[in-house]
Amino acid sequence: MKDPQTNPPIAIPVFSGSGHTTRLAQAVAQGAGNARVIDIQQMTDADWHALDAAPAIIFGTPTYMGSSAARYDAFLEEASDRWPAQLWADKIAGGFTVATFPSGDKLSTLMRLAVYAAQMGMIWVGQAEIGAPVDPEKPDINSAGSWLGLSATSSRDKSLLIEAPDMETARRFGKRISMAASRWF
Ligand SMILES: Cc1cc2nc3c(=O)[nH]c(=O)nc-3n(C[C@H](O)[C@H](O)[C@H](O)COP(=O)(O)O)c2cc1C
Repeated sequence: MKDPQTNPPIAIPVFSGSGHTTRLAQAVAQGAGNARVIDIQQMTDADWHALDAAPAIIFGTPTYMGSSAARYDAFLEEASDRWPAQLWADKIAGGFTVATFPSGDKLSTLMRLAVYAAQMGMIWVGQAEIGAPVDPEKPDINSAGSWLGLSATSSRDKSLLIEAPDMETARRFGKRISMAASRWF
């Protein structure tokens, strides 16, 4: 992993009802190396500034009833005041979600985030990990086979919230977004 000082600053706005999405965001941030995890329920001026200044934004929401959480949608709508002047245009964007079920209709959430990023003029970057069963050297990495973005399944072990393979997949995803931002800017 590159020196955190040379990694581009990345903003990760997150909503999490019971901690799973925040836990996953921490792993994404770890992989990105120079990231600010932002709780969208407690937005400060500094958070908005970080979002506006970051060359890359990684959106994170749990999947609730087959799409992004309503409170996350409220945040996205609030941030859409950047749309008329295209203030977020050409930023790198990525997204991740967590749900109880292996499918859980998480793809719908990632599609919602990707469409939002497209409307904002952002450059969407998906997942690139090919794990098992195709690559036996990467057991359990991207086990969901999710390439539009990062998908995790919440652990039944509530001391963990997210199982180790999904945490490692998240670190790799964060690193990928950081590298994409480095190449783009
Ligand atoms: C209102 C609500 C709707 C949910 N809908 C789904 C769903 O559509 N699919 C699914 O697999 N899990 C669903 N879940 C479970 C959550 O996705 C799961 O508990 C997730 O880990 C929550 O993440 P969080 O702790 O960051 O809020 C739902 C949970 C809630 C509270």
